[in-house]
Amino acid sequence: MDFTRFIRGSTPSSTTANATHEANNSAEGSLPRDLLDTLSPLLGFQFNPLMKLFMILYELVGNRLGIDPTYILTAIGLFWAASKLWDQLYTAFYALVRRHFMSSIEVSSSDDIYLHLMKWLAAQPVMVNSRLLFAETASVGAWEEQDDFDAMNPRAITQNPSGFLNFSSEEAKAPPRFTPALGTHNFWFKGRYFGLSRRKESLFDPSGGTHNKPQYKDKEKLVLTCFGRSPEPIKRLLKHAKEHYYLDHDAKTIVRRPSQQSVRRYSHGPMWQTVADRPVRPMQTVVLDDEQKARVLLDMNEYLHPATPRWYANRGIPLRRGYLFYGPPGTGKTSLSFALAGVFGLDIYVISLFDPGLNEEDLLALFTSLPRRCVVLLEDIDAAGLRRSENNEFSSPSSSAETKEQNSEQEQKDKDKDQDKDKAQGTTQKPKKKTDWEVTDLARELRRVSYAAHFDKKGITLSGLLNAIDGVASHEGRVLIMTTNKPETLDEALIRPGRIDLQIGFSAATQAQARELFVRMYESEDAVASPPPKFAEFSLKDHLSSSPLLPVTPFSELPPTPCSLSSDKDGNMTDVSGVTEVEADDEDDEGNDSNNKNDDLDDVPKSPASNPSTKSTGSTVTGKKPSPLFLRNNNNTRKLNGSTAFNIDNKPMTHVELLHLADQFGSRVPAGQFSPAELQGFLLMRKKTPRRALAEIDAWVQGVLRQRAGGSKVLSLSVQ
Ligand SMILES: Nc1ncnc2c1ncn2[C@@H]1O[C@H](COP(=O)(O)OP(=O)(O)OP(=O)(O)O)[C@@H](O)[C@H]1O
Repeated sequence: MDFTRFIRGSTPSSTTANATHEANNSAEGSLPRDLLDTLSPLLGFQFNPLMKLFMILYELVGNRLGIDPTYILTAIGLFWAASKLWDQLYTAFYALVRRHFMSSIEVSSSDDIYLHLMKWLAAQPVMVNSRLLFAETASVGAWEEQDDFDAMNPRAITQNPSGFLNFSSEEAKAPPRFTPALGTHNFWFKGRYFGLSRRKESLFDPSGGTHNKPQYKDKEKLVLTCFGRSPEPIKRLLKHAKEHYYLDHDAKTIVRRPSQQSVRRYSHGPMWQTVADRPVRPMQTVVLDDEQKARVLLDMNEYLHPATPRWYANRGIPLRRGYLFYGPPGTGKTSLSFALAGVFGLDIYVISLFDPGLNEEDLLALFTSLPRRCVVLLEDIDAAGLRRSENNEFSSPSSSAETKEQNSEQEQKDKDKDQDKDKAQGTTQKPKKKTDWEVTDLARELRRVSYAAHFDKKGITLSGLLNAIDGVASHEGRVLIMTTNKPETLDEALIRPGRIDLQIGFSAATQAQARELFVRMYESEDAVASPPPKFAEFSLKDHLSSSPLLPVTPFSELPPTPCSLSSDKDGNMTDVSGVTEVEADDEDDEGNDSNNKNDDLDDVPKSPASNPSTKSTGSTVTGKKPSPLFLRNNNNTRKLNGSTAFNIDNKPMTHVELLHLADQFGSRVPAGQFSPAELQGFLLMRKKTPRRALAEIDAWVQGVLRQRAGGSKVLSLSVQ
C-alpha cells in the first residue's frame, strides 16, 4: 500500500495544493514533502525532535536512494510479522517435539545435584568458551590451596622483603569460576546433544530470613533436555557430574550441619548444608587403646554391612547404633569420630543442641532426612543439660526447676559478693534504698531478664531428643555418636542400651601414648602421608566367621589393602598385613632388615589383652609398647624400621634415633596428667625440633603442674 498517497488523499485541506505539488513531485521522483508538511502541524510533529529526525531521514532516503520509504516501512513491518509468526510456530513445534520426542530433568538449586552439575559445567571447555557466562568468585578451601601449592601453581604464595609469607594479593590472583548464564545453552556430551536451561524464580519466604520480614527469595532451576523418549542419557550425565564432583572426595570427609531455619521450614530447601570437606583423618593418627579402637571399628563395620538390615528386621530390632565417647577435654573424642567417618567413607552430620533455631520438630525432621548411612555427631551432650525433672518428666533446663535454682543461686552469690565487698570496705551493712541502683543491680536484673527469655524459648527437651533419636518415626541406618566430658551427669534414659550400644572412654595420655604422639609429630613426611584407610584395609575373616550377624565374606573378595586386622585363635586382634609397629626395643630396631614380611609378622606385638607387658585400664593401656594396630602401612614400616635418614629441621635423623628420642620423651611425661591435646600443643610449638622438644619437656611438665597447683588456667610464656 502506498501510504504517501493514502495520507495525501485523506487530508482535505491540501487536496488542491497537492495537485500542483504532485506534478512537481512526479518530476522530482515523487518525494513526499507535501505529506510531511501537511502532517507536521496536524500531529504536532514539529514539536517532537524525534519525529523531526524521522522526517529528515524519510526525505533523505527518498531523495538519495530514489526509493519510496513507504516500501521500506512496509517491508520491515512484514519482516516483523513473519518473525513473530515464526516464533509462534517454533514454540508450538518445539513444545510438540519436546512433549513427544524429548526428555527432560529439572534440578533445583537447593539440591546437591545442582552443585555437582555446576562444578562439572564449569570444567567443560565448551561452556567456558560460551558467550553467555556467569562469573562467580571461586572459594578455595585450605586443602585445595595446599594442592595448588604442591602442584607449583603460579598462585603459589609470595614472600615480602622481610621473608615472611604475604597473602595480600592472593585473593586478587584467584581466577573466577565461569558457569553458563541464565538462559538456554546447548552442548554435546558423549556424542549426544543436550539442552540446558538455567532459570531463576522467586519464592515467597514468610519467615523473613535474617530480617524477620516476609520477603521473596530467588531460587534457581536447571532444566536438562535431550532428544529421545528416555531420560537415561540425562541420568547418565547427572551420574557423571556426580562422579566428577566426588573425584577428589575419596580422601575427604564431608561435614554437614542443619541448614538455616528459614531454608528448612519455608523454602522447602535442603535440611542439611555442607560446611566443610576436610581430608580424611587417618585412624592411625588417633592415639587410643587398640582394643577400644578395634571394638568400635568392628562393631561399626558389622552394623554397616549390607546384610545387617535384614538381620535386624527379621528380629524386629530397629536398625540403629549409638556410641558414647566420654572423657576429659582434648583426649580425642571428636578426632575418633572423624577418623571413623573416614574409614567407612561416611559423611558427618553435626547437630548442636544449643542452636537457638532448633526445636523438637526440627530435630525430628533433621533425623528423618538423614541419608541411609552416615555418622551423626552430638557433641558435649552433657552441656545441653538434658535430664528428667523432679516429677520424673523429661525436660531441658529451659523448662526445669533446675534453671530457676541456678538463677536464685546466682542471685544469692551476687548478694554475698556485695556483702563481702562492703565488709572489705569496712562499710556497715545499711539496707539499701530501692532507688540506690548499682552496676551489680543492673547486671543482676539483666541476668534475670535473660533467664526469663530462656524460659520462654521453646528449646529441646530430653523427651524430644529421645524421640528424634529412636522414636517410631526416627531414621534407621545412621550411626549416632554422642560425646561428653561428664558422663555421670547424663540421664540414664539417654544412654540406656539400645540408644548407646558401645561406650568408649578416653583419658589423659599414658606414657606409651605420649611416645606415639612424639613419633607421629616427627616421623618423615612419607610415613605420615599414607593413603586414607578404608574399612577394607582390615581383613576380618576370622572375626566374621564367628559373627552371628554376618555371612562369612571370603577373604579374596575383600579389596586389596595395605593393612589387615585379624584375630588369633584366642580372639586377640593383631595386625597381619604389615601394619606393624616399630619395636620399642632398640636391639630389634638396629640393623634389622624388616623388609621381610615374615620378620614384620614376628615383630607384631600381641594385643594388650594378651601381652603381659601391657595392662588394660578401661580406657587406656599402660605399658611401654605403642599401638600395634592401625599404625602404618608396609612402606612406612619399611622406612621406619630401616636406618634411612630423613631430614627434619634440615638435620638428618634416622628412625632409630627418632624412636629412641620418643622413648625418652614418653618416659618423661607423667602418665595420666596431660591430655593428648596438651602434649600435641607442646610438640606443635617445636614441630621441627624433636631434640629441643626432648630437652624442654621436663621444664614444661614442671611448669604446667606448678601452674595448675596455683589454680592458674593460663600458661605463662616461659612455660609454653
Ligand atoms: N587421642 C588422641 N590422639 C591423637 N590426637 C589427639 C588425641 N586427643 C586429642 N588429640 C588432638 O587434640 C586436639 C583436640 O582433640 P579432640 O577435639 O578430638 O578432643 P575432644 O576429646 O573431642 O575434646 P572436647 O571434649 O573438648 O571436645 C586435636 O587436634 C587432636 O588432634
